[in-house]
Amino acid sequence: MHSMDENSVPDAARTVLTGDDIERVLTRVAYEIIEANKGTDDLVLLGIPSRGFPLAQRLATRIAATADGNLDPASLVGQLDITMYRDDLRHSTTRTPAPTRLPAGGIEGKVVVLVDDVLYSGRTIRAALDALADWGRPRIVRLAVLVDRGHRELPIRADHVGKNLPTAKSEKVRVHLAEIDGTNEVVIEGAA
Ligand SMILES: O=P(O)(O)OC[C@H]1O[C@H](OP(=O)(O)OP(=O)(O)O)[C@H](O)[C@@H]1O
Ligand SMILES: O=c1cc[nH]c(=O)[nH]1
Repeated sequence: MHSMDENSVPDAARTVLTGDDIERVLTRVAYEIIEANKGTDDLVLLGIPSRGFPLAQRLATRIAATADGNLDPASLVGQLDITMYRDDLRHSTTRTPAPTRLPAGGIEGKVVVLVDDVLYSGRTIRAALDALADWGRPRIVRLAVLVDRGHRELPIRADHVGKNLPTAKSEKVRVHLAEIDGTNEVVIEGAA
């Protein structure tokens, strides 16, 4: 608990994206992905567990809907486990790896869009690039994130950003998605 005086900032959670905001943002990002790829050919969306996967599914549903019912969203989407590739493996508590699942067409020669909820230091994405190399050689790898909160520690940037969110390092961005958390919202916790 922080002591409160008239100058202190309460560290209650602030909602920065509502469920409706998330829906709108994902629709825009889906169109950006199609635009960058000049269509849907060879597209594969790989979500990074845990919340990157439902986001990848939501994007795949939107992208498939632009193809007049000729595209099954499931054929576009998969998930990429990065647990064993993290650079903090020796220091962190044990995490149960989520299985990597690739769509039936694999990733060889494809345009792979990695999808995650938050981009912060960039270390998760560095690990994802290593993990990906074990599964094949995509033609192009791009990155889509719901929130870029800054504070990068590696030379990594996102191609598609739902919302750029300036944050203090002391804050935490929490993404809640119905598929995992039962609600849809993005909140910032902690004092700025
Ligand atoms: O850019 P970075 O500094 O790597 O931070 C971003 C990552 O941190 C969070 O994952 P977390 O490890 O908390 O796991 P989770 O997705 O299971 O919540 C978030 O979902 C991103 O994957
Ligand atoms: O604030 C943060 C930092 C890393 N990952 C998150 O999900 N939130």
